[in-house]
Amino acid sequence: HKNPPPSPRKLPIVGNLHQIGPFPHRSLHSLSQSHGPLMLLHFASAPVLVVSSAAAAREIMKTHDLIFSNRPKSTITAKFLYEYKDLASSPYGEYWRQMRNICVLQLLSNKRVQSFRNVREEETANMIEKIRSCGSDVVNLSELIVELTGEVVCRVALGRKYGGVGRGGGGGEGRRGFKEVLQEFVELLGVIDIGDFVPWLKWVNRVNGVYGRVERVAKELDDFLESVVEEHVERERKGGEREQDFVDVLLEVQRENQAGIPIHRDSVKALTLDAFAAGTDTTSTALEWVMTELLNHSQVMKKLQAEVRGIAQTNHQVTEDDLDRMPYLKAVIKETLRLHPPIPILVPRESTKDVQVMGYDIAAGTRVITNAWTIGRDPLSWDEPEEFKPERFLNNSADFRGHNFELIPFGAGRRACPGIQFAAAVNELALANLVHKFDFALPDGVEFDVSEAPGFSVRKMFRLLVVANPHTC
Ligand code: HEM
Repeated sequence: HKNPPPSPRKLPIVGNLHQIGPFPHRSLHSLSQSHGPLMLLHFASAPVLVVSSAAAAREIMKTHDLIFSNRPKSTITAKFLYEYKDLASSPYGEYWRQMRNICVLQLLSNKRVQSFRNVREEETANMIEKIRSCGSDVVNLSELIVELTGEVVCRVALGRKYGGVGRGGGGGEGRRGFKEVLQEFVELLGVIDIGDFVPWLKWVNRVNGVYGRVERVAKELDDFLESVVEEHVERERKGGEREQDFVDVLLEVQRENQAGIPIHRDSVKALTLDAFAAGTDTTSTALEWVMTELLNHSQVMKKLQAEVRGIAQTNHQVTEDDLDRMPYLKAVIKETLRLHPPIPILVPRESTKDVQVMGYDIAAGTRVITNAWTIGRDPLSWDEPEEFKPERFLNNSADFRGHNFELIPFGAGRRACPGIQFAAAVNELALANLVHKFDFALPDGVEFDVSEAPGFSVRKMFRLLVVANPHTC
């Protein structure tokens, strides 16, 4: 190719892999400081385009979105998601289009998200009760937030609680609970598999046992999902009215052949798994960082509490109707997603044709990594980018729905996250209730800390421990 983007020097065999540390968004950030907003790396011999500015992201996810709408293949993902039968990992094409329609129009539409309002309200109330029951003891807020999003996704997707014991569901002898299996699933999805870049190195993860674990966990997940689907089929046969969960909706789409192409049981299971793979860690990570920033910025916390308490007053619960009148709360969430996008380097894309971007030639089959973390801190786009200042969003219509390329925690374009509404609904309600009911402080002797843990979605390294004093209006 005649005019490739700038590249850091690479080593034989590994290419630039040795320059990527445990926090890829930070390693790529430093490299982009010397090589520019569009740079070409090599993971072993595979070309990887790294996108580090709003202007470059716009070129990829808007101007040339069609060409960059593929996802790279991955051995581990293929094993878990029934050979890419879900939405997130599916290659761009007719199958993806049909699955995307099902997700956008059926599973994650505004109307459907609204229909689960009672689930969010109940689970939020449960979390508040658990905090209250701790009295003046230390509360592990991170754990409660993870539990909240887990329970909401579980009830919405499967129509049951995590802890619900059923066939294969957790109580059976010698069987692990669904929750533990899911944890390992999400952890394994985050493994960087050297074999994806260097086929002759596939033996590494075979020998060290990663592929073995993937096989085992995939089997456990499949057994469990199979039993859940069977339960739903059985219940449907018996009839009766109730709120449809994701599995019900998918079985209906399948029965009535609504998708345009026949969908099989594997597609039902794969799409259900996407809710867990893409929707749980991301949502809880966002809320964990919101609370962390608030604990470190007492003026912001006070202002937020004044807004929420002014509207909800002495009501028992802040309701979803109240949220529309809370612009500061929404600004706090946006500002957190700017500084802490839960998936800082987004989900990788892949080009399907040769194309020119910003005057550089990019070959077909190039993997694309967009560093949303760097973009959110770019001094060209943001005034005092390192400061946590939700006020910046009060007189600014910028949102995170993929129109403003300075703020893209959910990506943009054809493959943008279809779960934005779902995540916002969970987090806004939980946040409003947390700050309405309690005044938070760090426990004695606990230092404020913002270190990050390695992983695909970047959580805090140390759990957020707080003391929660009940607030009486
Ligand atoms: C704060 C929470 C969340 C964040 C930060 C987030 C972020 C993302 C990102 C960065 C992408 C890739 C976008 C791209 O390639 O341009 C994505 C895709 C996706 N997300 Fe989310 N997400 C969140 C919540 C959810 C939820 C709650 C669900 C579902 C219940 C969900 C389902 C999906 C799916 C299915 C895709 C793949 C779409 C496709 O490939 O066509 N996400 N998400």
